[in-house]
Amino acid sequence: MDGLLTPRESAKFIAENSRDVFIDGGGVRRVAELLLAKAAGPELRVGAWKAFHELNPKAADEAAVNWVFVTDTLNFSFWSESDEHKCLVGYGGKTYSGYWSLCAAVNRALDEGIPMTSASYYATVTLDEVRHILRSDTDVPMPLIEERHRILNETGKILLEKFEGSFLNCVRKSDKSAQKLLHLVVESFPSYRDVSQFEGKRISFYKRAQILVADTWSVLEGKGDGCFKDISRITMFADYRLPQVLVYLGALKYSDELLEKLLKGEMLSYGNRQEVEIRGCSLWCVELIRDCLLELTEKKGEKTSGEINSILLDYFLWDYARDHREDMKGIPFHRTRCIYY
Ligand SMILES: Nc1nc2c(c(CN[C@H]3C=C[C@H](O)[C@@H]3O)cn2[C@@H]2O[C@H](COP(=O)(O)O)[C@@H](O)[C@H]2O)c(=O)[nH]1
Repeated sequence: MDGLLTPRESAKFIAENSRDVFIDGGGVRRVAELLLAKAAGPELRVGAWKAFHELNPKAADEAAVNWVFVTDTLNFSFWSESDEHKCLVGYGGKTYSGYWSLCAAVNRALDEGIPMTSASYYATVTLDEVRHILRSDTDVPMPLIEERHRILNETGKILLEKFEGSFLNCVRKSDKSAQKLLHLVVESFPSYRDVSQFEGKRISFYKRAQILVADTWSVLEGKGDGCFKDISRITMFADYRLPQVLVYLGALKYSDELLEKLLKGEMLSYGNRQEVEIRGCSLWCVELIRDCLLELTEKKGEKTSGEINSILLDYFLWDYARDHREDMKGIPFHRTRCIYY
């Protein structure tokens, strides 16, 4: 088997050989035009990460970086069998579901005096303590609690051994290169190694590692330790929400056979051919949307608020999916239960 392809190389190769998932050029252009209208706005800039999300840290200090690290270490698999019956966490007078239920639970723990962002705590936290910290207000617990406990112990121990217990030390070993940080993370922390194979090639998506680099860039506001010279080489994050919103917006299409399978709620296992095609084509689709958007902004001489990269497009589309949950009800997301996204 050849060497491991980067996420971008993987996505291109998958898109060129996909049988059940297709990128629609007209849809790509329509999404680029939707984003063009936002190009100079407050959403498509690094500051949106804090401005639009009350649960994200407002600070840009070491504690905030370690909040990002523990949250992104657990940032996977929030979907429930039925949307009416799911894990919910109440915090600050609001109720949160999905990814935000995790952030609410972390913040609730910190308010309760539990040092949830400290590696020396979660390296030895017990399963019962994790159940308490991530407890749901409904009778549906957060999925994969045992795996979350195992990963917290594993990751906390490594952070203590290799980086004196702080992710900021890991960031500072990456010479302000997003790519170096990405590879340092996947080399150091096993649960971040989101790799598969497709048509005889070893492919990578590195979804949680890429979003960790992106959220680190965001929490540090792109400045100081977070001023990554190559941040634009990070691609979108291949989760289960972006494919859903790209299909909804007409940029991505599924074969009848795959659509029928997803509408029935059938599970796809991690690394299954169709699961890899969904993730790879979504990633490549966002790269094409970005290329088209940059072309449009140049043509129109549109002012943008700094360089528009795939991270900002991803964040925008993910938030868009959140805000259009009702409208998207008819579009299925693919159900894969795993620790990688
Ligand atoms: N592609 C992409 N996937 C993302 C995110 C985020 C959170 N980032 C936010 C935080 C700060 C930024 O401003 C972002 O707004 C979570 N996920 C993934 O979604 C899934 C959960 O979905 P639901 O069940 O609906 O909550 C799950 O796989 C989770 O890993 C993102 O940004 N992009």
